[in-house]
Formats: sequence, structure tokens, C-alpha cells
Amino acid sequence: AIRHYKWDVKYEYKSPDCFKKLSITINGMAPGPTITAHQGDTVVVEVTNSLVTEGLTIHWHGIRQIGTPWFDGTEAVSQCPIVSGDTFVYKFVVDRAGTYLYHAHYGMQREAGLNGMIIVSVPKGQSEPFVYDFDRSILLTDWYHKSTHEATAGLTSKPFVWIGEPQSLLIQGRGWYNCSLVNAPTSNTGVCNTTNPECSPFSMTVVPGKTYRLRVGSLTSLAALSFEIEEHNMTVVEADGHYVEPFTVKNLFIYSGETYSVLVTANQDPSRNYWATVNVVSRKPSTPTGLAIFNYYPNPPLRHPPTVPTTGPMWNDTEPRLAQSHAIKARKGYIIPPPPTSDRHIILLNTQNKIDGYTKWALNNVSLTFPTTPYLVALKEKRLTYKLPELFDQTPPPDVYDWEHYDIHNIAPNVNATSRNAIYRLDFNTTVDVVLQNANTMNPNNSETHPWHLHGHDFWVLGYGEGKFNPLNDPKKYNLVNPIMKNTVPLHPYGWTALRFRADNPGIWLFHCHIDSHFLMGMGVVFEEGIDKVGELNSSIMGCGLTKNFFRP
Ligand SMILES: O=C1O[C@H]([C@@H](O)CO)C(O)=C1O
Repeated sequence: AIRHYKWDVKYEYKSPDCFKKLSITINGMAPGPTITAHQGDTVVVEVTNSLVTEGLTIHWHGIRQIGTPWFDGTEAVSQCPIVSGDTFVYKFVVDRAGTYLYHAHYGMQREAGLNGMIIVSVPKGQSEPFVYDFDRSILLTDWYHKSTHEATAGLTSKPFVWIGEPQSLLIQGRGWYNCSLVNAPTSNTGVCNTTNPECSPFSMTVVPGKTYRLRVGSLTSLAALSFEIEEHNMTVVEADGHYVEPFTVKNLFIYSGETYSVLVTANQDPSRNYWATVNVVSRKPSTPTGLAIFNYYPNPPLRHPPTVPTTGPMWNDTEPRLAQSHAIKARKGYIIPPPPTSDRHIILLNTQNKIDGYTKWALNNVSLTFPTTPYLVALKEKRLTYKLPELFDQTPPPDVYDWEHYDIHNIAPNVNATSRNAIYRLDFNTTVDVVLQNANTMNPNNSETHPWHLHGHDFWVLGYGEGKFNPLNDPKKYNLVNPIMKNTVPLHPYGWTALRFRADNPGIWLFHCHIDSHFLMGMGVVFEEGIDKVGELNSSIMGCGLTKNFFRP
């Protein structure tokens, strides 16, 4: 079947945490409408850019875009931005059941609220390997009071001005900010108003005794989160569209770009409500706990639980987060075995760097910048390919760093890093291993968590380790038996994460840190595979208005 959506994207004042701010909305909503479909459906989204002063693209996060790399929605990679006033039609197949996301992929627009969920059900008549009574979903985000334009200006200036920690955590687009913290004029209730119904907490109503499949997605711009429902255990059954061998947690760690399904049974005292909370982990929190209400029917949905909301685990305790990462395995009966060996081994050292006085992130000393001609167009459009050396840097970035000598525990020495728009070219249909290696930032005793997201693929997660990855010994410890497949994984502080994927989807695909500011600071790489097998480009990705027709075959 075809699922058709018509979206108008614009700036509007919203008060998701009681503080009034310009937010990007879709048809008046932030988060945007949930896309629902069955496996195998074609989703058509007609997007009109009514932002007036900026371009726009929308990325369908977790959808592999097999055969439609031009609809991946990544500015500078798969398309020109949709110019103001123009309408762009995304059309793609959702080929696997599961929980996915969508969000803007232009500048830092995601941070301004352009995000939502995609829920793909199993084909009619097919069942899933677990049972539940109801299907619910919640999207977790973080929220700044400053505009993304201010944030961007700071991140791209000399000296660097860091955006800091978000003011609120939102659960399904709702948070609560203590308005007394707003600087003068405090009397101006038009700016921050804690009685505004827009910032009353999200309430999820449950019927006592019933089991809920709760789909949880995170599209935070910075924060790593711990999510929990007071007095209730959660059984993890799905991650990024793949069934997980079930395991039970009290709190779920979730990183930007990840989705999980957990089963929760409403088996507690039904005479009261319970807090559902999100807390920041990995960074020293200065953002208050995000609150929602787990409402037992027929109690009033917004009646506060009688308890004090939990503040979550210790923010700097990496161990339980690593333990959760290790616990996620493919479900028996649903294991897709990885190729036993790999054809190419890429190790990416993640460092914070100074380049030309600007603060950046780099992979093997290369900080990613983008050409103005999208890579897909540059490499495929016959009228441009003869000019390739002018379009972007043709010398590939390095596959490895000097792992024998680099000290990941010390402040980054920052030598010789450069900003470049070069890409990795992968031989089609080969197997590629990527090991992400974390290190110390430019601040003493500090290593951050980075959620890495790959476009166009799911990868097998072969292992996580602490310290420095040793390419001679550590691959022997890879899990080749039941690794989960995902599209986003955390790289833990001072650790490494090993992935394997098949370069079997013709196109150009980003692989990047899903922290908005880090991506802006160059934390990503680009893969090309099978460009000669990409079909005739959809001309709507090239230019604006009727100039797109100039590229029609
Ligand atoms: O990229 C980052 O920059 C700041 C800080 O390192 C700048 O000093 C920070 O916390 C990041 O995650």
C-alpha cells in the first residue's frame, strides 16, 4: 500500500517546557506526526518548506533507502536543500518492520524540533515473537532555550563558544522548566509560564494488568539518557528494528538516534500514578529530570504520583551503560549471521582538535566538511563527473591511525588535523569492518559518549571494549554468533566499538556522531559504494523550482 503524507514545515512559537521559543513544526506539531505503515509499504511525504529564510531536508533514520539513495534526505550528500517555498516529494519503501525515526538533516534544525517517529508493523497476518496488549510510543528529546542559530554561531566562531547543556528534557515533546530561573523580565509570563497547558506533562494511560509494547526513541541533540518507569521493570525486545534476545532492566540507557521496544506490564498498585523519568548520563548533568506520568486507569491522567521522581543512575558510571551494550544480542530464531571475515578494516580515532583556531572533531585527524554539490550528484551526474577534482577532495582519508603510539588517555595533542571533504570509497559487495576508537578530549580526564549512526545500512555490532583497540588481538573476541544489527551504536568513554557491514547498497552514505553539534564540528565520514549501480538520479534532488528539469535525462 501507499502511505501518503503532506507536510508543511515552518517556524512557530511553542512552549514545550513552558518557555516560549521559535520551534520548527510540521503541520503545526512538534514532534511531527508519527508515520505508520506496514512492512513493504511505500511512504510518500510531500514536504513544503515554509521556513522562509532557510533550506530544509528530512532524513528517514533507519530506513535503508535500497534503490532510492536520492531520498535519504541528507543535505550535501544525497540532495540539494529544499529551498524556501519549494515542495519536495520523498518516496521510499519501508522494507522492515520496526521502530524508526525521522528528523531534519540540514544545519542544526533537528535541535529546533523537527523530528518524529516511523512505526512499521509486520505484514498483516504475520506475528511477532512476543506478546503485548497495546502498542505505544514515546520520543525523547532535549531542548535549548537559545535558538539553533545562536548555537551554530558559537560553534563556528573563534574563539569557540560551547552551547552548554540543554535547559530541559522532553518526553513526547513535553517538559517543564522552572520559570523562576528565567532572567528578567520575570514578570513577563508571555515568555515563561508554568501554567501553560502546552507544558503539562505527557501522560500515558495504562489499564491495570495489561502489557504494553512501549517504543522509545531518542533524538536528543546532545544528551545521553537513562529512562525509567518507577516501580516497573522493562523487558527489551527490539532495538533499531531488530528483535533482541529479551533481557530485563530497571532503567534503559538510550542514545540519540537509537530506538528500543520494551514490554511493560501494569502490575503495580493501581490506585496511584507513577513517574516515568529521563535523566542525563555521561555528561555532568545540569538539566533537570524530564517527567511524564504513567497513569493507571481510571486515576486522573495528570494527578502527580505521591513520590519524589528518581534522578537516575550516577552520570559518570560508565559500567552499567557498557553492561547494557554487551547485553543486546540478536534474538534466537532471528539471528542474521555476519560474514565470518571482512575485506577492509577501518579504525577511526575520535578526537577533538583545534584546526586554524576553530574547535573541531576529527576522525584519524580529518574533520569532515561538505562540498556544495551533493556527493551523489557529483559522482553520478554525467554533466559533472568530469569536473570531480573541482567538486571535492579526491584523496581518500586514512583507514587507520598510528594506534601503536597514540595515547588515548591523554589530552589530544592536536597535531596536523585538517578539515577536508574527502570520502571513503568501498568496493561494492565487500564486507567492511569499522572500529570506532574513543580518546580523551582537549579537556583533562574527559572522554565523551558518541552515538554513531550509519545511513543506508544496518551493521552488526561485533563488540565493545575498554581502552585502546588492538587490531592484532581484539578481533579474536568479536561476537560472530549472535550479534545484534543496529543503525546507531554508542562509543563509550575511553573505549572502542567494532562494527561490520556489507557494502551492498549503491549510494553515498554518511556515518556520523548523532550529537548535532559534534556533527557540525566535523564528526563524520562519508562512504561511497556501487555508485555505478545507482539508477538514474531523481532530478528533484538537483536545484530548485524548474531548474531541476535541466537535469532530466
Ligand atoms: O564538543 C564539545 O565541546 C565542548 C567542550 O569540550 C569545549 O571545551 C563539549 O563539552 C563538547 O562535547
